Amino acid sequence: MRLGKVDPSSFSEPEKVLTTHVALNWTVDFERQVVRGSAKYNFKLLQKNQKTLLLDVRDISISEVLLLAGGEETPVKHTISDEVEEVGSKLTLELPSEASGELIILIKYETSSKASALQWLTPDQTLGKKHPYLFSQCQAIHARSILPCQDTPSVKFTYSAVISHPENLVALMSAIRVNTRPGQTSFDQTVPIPSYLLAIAVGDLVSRPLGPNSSVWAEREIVAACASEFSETCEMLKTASDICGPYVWKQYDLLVMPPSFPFGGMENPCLTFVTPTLLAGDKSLADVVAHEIAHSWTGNLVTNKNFEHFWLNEGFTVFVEGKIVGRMKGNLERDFHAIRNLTNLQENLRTQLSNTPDLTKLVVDLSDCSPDDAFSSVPYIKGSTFLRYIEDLLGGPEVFEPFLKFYLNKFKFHSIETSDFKKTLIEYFQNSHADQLKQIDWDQWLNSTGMPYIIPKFDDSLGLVCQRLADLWATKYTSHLHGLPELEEKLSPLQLLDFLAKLIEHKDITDLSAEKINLLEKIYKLNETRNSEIRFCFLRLAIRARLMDRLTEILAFANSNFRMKFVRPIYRDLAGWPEAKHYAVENFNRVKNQMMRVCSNMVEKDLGLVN
Ligand SMILES: CC/C=C\C/C=C\C[C@@H](O)/C=C/C=C/C=C\[C@@H](O)CCCC(=O)O
Ligand SMILES: [Zn+2]
Repeated sequence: MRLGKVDPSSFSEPEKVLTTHVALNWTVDFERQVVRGSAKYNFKLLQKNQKTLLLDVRDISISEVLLLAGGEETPVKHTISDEVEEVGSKLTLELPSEASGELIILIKYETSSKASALQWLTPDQTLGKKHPYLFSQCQAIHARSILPCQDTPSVKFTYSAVISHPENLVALMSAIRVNTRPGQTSFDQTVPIPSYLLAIAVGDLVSRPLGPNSSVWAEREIVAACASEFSETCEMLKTASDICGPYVWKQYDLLVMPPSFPFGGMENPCLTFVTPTLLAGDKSLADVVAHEIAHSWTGNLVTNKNFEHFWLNEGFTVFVEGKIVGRMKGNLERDFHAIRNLTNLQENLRTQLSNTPDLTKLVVDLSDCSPDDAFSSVPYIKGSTFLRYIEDLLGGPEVFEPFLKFYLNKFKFHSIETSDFKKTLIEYFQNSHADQLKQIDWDQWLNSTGMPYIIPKFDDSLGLVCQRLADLWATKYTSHLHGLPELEEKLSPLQLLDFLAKLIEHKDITDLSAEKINLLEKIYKLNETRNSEIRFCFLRLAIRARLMDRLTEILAFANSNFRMKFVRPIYRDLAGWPEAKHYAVENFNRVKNQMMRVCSNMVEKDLGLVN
């Protein structure tokens, strides 16, 4: 069912009304695990004689709605519809007959302790063990569980917030901190944002400077390691500005999250959230920070109108991320990055997406599907591959990068759909590159299923050794591998990772025995690695080899963090291993309450416990 004309996942009607500003006044109540307070909205009515104003809500208790005008407060009648599963409810506000133009409305409310956007950690679940911790994750449609709102990326608003919290804790938001006193922190976000970029974290947090407008925040126990791991942040920011244009968000801070944060990173403006699984000790996973920095333009300034066009956020971001990598580490690394992504896409198509081919299209239909269910690497990797194809076709970076800047500048502060990008590209290049434009088969790229229908020519110099090793390890018996000189070849952490990912995807694996897994571990010192991606791939190979005596290790990894990129494939793999499934389910049931709701919901599906 499409809930709205503009956005299938939102009841609000952006064609009739726009939120322009929200002023939040929240108290963070750790005891009851709720946020309570109020939100004061500035709305712009786009039509005359509007009788109702619709907002999205999920698990929210409203105590009062007031219309504020001319110093008067008038109660507003309101109703909340029955809940649509995984989406929430429609909040209908009945407007007075004279309502027109600008409207100020105050809603007093409280969240539920099971608000899907929030995770409440007890002191025990933190590194410091002394204080509780709260964090949010609103993308895609969870903002509606922390405030009634037009929870659609087609609407952008500025916000301010006054947050009351325990005196000994620090509050951070996706905004600039303008005032702090013990127990109360105020914020301003003066650049309009979509609701999914609203974010909050409250905990015993400290920071270390990374540069003039950048700091990293974390719990005290890991902050030094975080400052060292992410020391390239300012260079990345400068490189991204060279590619994309001026950085408008003033501050770029990182918050290193507790291990239950479900994603690698989340591009909350002024304050990117990142998983601690990036702390490899050698900066080898810092490309996630380049990705989040790129979102400062692609996604946060130019935003998908609804999540059917999510590739405009993520495909462009991976494309710019690749350019940052290219500028900082060279074009061989840029191409290697793109090739590794394609291996990951192949894996994703073979596993998670094998029964839902429609979700492998670049532009998806979310009429009957929640964005969380549709989420995959397709918009990221097929999207960035499409842009690389276009760049190569039109003559390379010198030709395409000026267009990229033009596009970002044209649509900054706006929300767009794929046709806006297409039209702008065609208009920009039609006089100079008409013949090349004609070669783009838009229908194939946007609507065909599976792998990208054209793979650009990448320089595979860095990936060749990984392929050679994957072929060797896949096809040779363990006894024939011992002592082979090829196995002594020095690999970078990303090459080691690519080799393991290619081995997982290898078509002709013979003899994946315990001996082979042990040899792999010994030669590449996999038991010593702090690189979570490498560990993840190695443990998936152990599952593939059906090594029952490695199960404790595998489940320990699945319990060490709840980043969905890792835990979902592990549980999916375990669900396909009859002897291990029972242990996987038992383990999941034991730890699921420590997961964010989006993660436990998805793993439940991966284990086949629900549809
Ligand atoms: C076609 C897909 C349609 C809609 C999906 C939109 C949002 C889905 C929702 O589940 C939220 C996603 C948030 C992602 C945040 C960060 C990612 O870049 C992380 C990528 C995975 C990782 O590195 O852990
Ligand atoms: Zn992203």
